[in-house]
Amino acid sequence: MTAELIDGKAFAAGLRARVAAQVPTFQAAASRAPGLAVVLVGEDPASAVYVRSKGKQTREAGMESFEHRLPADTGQDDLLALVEQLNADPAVDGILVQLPLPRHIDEQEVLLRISPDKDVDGFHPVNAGRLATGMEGFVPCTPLGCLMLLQDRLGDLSGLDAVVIGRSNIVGKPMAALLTQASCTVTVAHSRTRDLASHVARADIVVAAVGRANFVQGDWIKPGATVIDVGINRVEGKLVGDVDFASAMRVAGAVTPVPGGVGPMTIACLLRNTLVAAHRNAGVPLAGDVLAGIDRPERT
Ligand SMILES: Nc1nc2c(c(=O)[nH]1)N[C@@H](CN(C=O)c1ccc(C(=O)N[C@@H](CCC(=O)O)C(=O)O)cc1)CN2
Repeated sequence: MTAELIDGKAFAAGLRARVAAQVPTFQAAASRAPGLAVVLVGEDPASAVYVRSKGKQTREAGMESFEHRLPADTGQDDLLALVEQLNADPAVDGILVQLPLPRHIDEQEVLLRISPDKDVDGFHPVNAGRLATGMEGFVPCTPLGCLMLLQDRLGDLSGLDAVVIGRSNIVGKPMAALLTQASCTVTVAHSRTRDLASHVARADIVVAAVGRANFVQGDWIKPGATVIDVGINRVEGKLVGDVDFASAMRVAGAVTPVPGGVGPMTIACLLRNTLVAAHRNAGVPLAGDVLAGIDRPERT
């Protein structure tokens, strides 16, 4: 058996196009474009690439991109002052501080300072709480992208067994909340989980977000399962995921590749969240079916 490849790159391009198609209508109603501010502190090469892509894709969608590049030795107070300035700026609908931050900066304090109404990353505890309780808020981009890929492939997820490997605030926890909301039976596995393989073996859906290259083995996977690989690990100059791709492809029903799977969905969902933030901040309604179309596009 050879699994189907889930083409996140193509899905993300479609999502970006659907977001871009909504921008002129917003602009006509609000007399301005949606605006996204991205803050990069330091020179981490991977972060610099992601921030460049965010700026480019924001502009391509017809939105305004505000980019702030600060030196690695920027102090906590200066960064917080910039966040406050962006919170108060009516042209800015979404604020994103690129992670990881340099070690001398208290990441939690910075994320807490972003207005929850502009928190398009969905990392603020207010938005985490909204997600946990099923309220409207901002959902972190990577798990939102994973959910879209899963719903596109499987349709209704209710009743399916899902295992999420990893319990980070950015991926594992929100992913588990989204799958629970979609009526899956969810197991959250982590470094202390005993007999991980036995949990994976029961799962119709496997989301691997553990940060260890080629960790999940094909012979753990239930035949036909859908495998979402969130990992981005560099091994000998090559990008590999958290799933051992070759062995997973022999057993699973569908697998996201790395690169070209989940990664591109992260920025596409950021644009989607920025569009939603702009409508909410400007008091311009975004038609429910338009949102549904973004979250659950028709199959072509
Ligand atoms: N404030 C945030 N910081 C970080 C986030 C985030 O969502 N918000 N996520 C990651 C990095 N990230 C976006 O910021 C991101 C990661 C990967 C990709 C992507 O498209 N990956 C490609 C491969 C790219 C490459 O060659 O390196 C893929 O998987 O196909 C986009 C965005 C951490 N920080």
